[in-house]
Amino acid sequence: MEVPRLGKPADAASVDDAFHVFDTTLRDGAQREGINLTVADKVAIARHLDSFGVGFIEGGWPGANPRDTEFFARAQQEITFRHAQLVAFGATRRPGAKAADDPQVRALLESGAPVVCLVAKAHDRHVELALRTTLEENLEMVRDTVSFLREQGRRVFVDCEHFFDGYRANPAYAKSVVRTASKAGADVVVLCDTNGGMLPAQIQAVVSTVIADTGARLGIHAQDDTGCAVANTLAAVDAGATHVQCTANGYGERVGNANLFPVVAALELKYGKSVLPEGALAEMTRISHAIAEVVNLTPSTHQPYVGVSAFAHKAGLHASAIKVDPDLYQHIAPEQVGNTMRMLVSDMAGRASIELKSKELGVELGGDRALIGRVVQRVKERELAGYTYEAADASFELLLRAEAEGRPRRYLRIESWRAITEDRPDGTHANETTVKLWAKGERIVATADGNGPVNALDRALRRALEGPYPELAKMELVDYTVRILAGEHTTESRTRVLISTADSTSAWTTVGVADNIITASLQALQDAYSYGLLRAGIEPEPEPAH
Ligand SMILES: CC(=O)SCCNC(=O)CCNC(=O)[C@H](O)C(C)(C)COP(=O)(O)OP(=O)(O)OC[C@H]1O[C@@H](n2cnc3c(N)ncnc32)[C@H](O)[C@@H]1OP(=O)(O)O
Ligand SMILES: CC(=O)C(=O)O
Repeated sequence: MEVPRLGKPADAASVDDAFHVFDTTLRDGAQREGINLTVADKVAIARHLDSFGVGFIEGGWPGANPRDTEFFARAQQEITFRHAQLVAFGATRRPGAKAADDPQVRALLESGAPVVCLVAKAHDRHVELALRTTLEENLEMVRDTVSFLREQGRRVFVDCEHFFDGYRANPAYAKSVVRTASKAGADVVVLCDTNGGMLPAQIQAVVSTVIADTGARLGIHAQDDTGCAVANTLAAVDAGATHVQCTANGYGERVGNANLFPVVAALELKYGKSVLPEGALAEMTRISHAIAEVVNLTPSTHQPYVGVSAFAHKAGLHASAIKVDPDLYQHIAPEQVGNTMRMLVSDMAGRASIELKSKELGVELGGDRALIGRVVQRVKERELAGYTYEAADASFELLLRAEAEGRPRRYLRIESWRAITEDRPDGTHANETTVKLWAKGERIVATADGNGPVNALDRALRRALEGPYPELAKMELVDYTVRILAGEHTTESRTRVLISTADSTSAWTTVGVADNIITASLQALQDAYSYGLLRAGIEPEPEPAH
């Protein structure tokens, strides 16, 4: 019999087998609407998960589709696993056949995975309606498939589908599936909340009883349909489960699965269980974002532990306590999970928020209470007028420096501008903008066209400034958003523009607010250029030259 080699070598440093972190991003995660992984994506995600240190990576269902079959073939050639064992997922054999003759069971063996996770029916109604067989034959399918795979040298886990609903309907039968799987040689029998309808107390009660009644080693697989998948997973652990099935960022069928990151963070930091290799937890934020990048979904900003907002503080009262000790408003130190604390400045800020934000930005305020008070006041006035500084750090820094230095950092002064938008009879459009401005003591007039009025404005400004400030050529506008701030009548509403600009090393966001979109854009663009020049170390003029 060929020894499967898809996984860490037997002598590799291993996290204790007594507790399993089992990741199913590549199988259940891929069942999420909107995720469509290539084989190369799967290989990239498997590498991230292995480097994070999960014990098991469920790679897919070999034989169900060519992509999953190819993934197992390529994983053998391309990945040297340091921590994880690769797991092939599949179903118990078909009713009335032999496991040894079932093509999909053979595909599991041919995948080369050393571990197989079999899905089995545990709900009597599903056996009769979906599988269209008898309760006894379903037990025989479990027994035969597990025994056959064990004989072939595979480690076997069994996912009992719809276990909790099945237990409610017919507890004796649900438990008989667990006993059959365990007796046939399954290392872990995983109780699945497939419809995701359970709550933590129910999970805890059922897992405790099933452990007491069957003596089997149990795992948990929780879907998130009640928003309780992480809590349900931890409730199962509280009841004695020693194997947790999760997915990166909670991706999964329908609304998703138990999110791997809060589950392992809770196990490590709250339960004191060592479930990851030394140092891995501090990589968690990076790994979460890297996987989001591969699946092409924007990372959720509000994800526990790893979201960019997970340690972002907005309320002034929070900031005043954090100034004394960050622990007062944080449940852990963000660095433990590779994240960072951030201060948000808005009309909810107080003096402490401004002081902490200034430190973060490297602007020295010297504890000047009057100055700090002026900044707080200015922020509140401007936010009332529609500005938003929590989303526009660069505009806030310019405001802060203007107050601290007693004059704005000004690199240019606009004298006037004019924008022309023309809709032609043939259906084509033209946008042309002219700006008249002063920079480095010189009056400059420039005109440009663009695919919209704001694009034409940006190009005219750049054309005007390319002589005095050649550094601007390295900066590009990367994002532009507009929001209409509700007024009494729609046409009288104010417009808020946020512009993100980037150079080769970083990106920054600026804000403008005005009655019309072009004026608001001009403000945001002026801040964007000024901030970029400030970062490039360019000194503003002592006094504008007119
Ligand atoms: C709860 C979960 O998320 S489990 C994971 C589910 N994942 C997937 O379904 C994704 C991959 N699936 C597939 O590619 C396909 O469904 C395949 C290849 C597995 C099967 O395709 P088909 O042979 O065309 O069957 P189809 O999808 O219509 O139905 C599934 C069959 O599996 C049977 N089945 C369902 N669960 C089990 C089980 N635990 N053990 C054995 N057979 C099962 C069903 O009764 C049905 O049998 P039938 O073909 O005799 O009606
Ligand atoms: C196995 C699985 O994905 C489930 O029961 O939800």
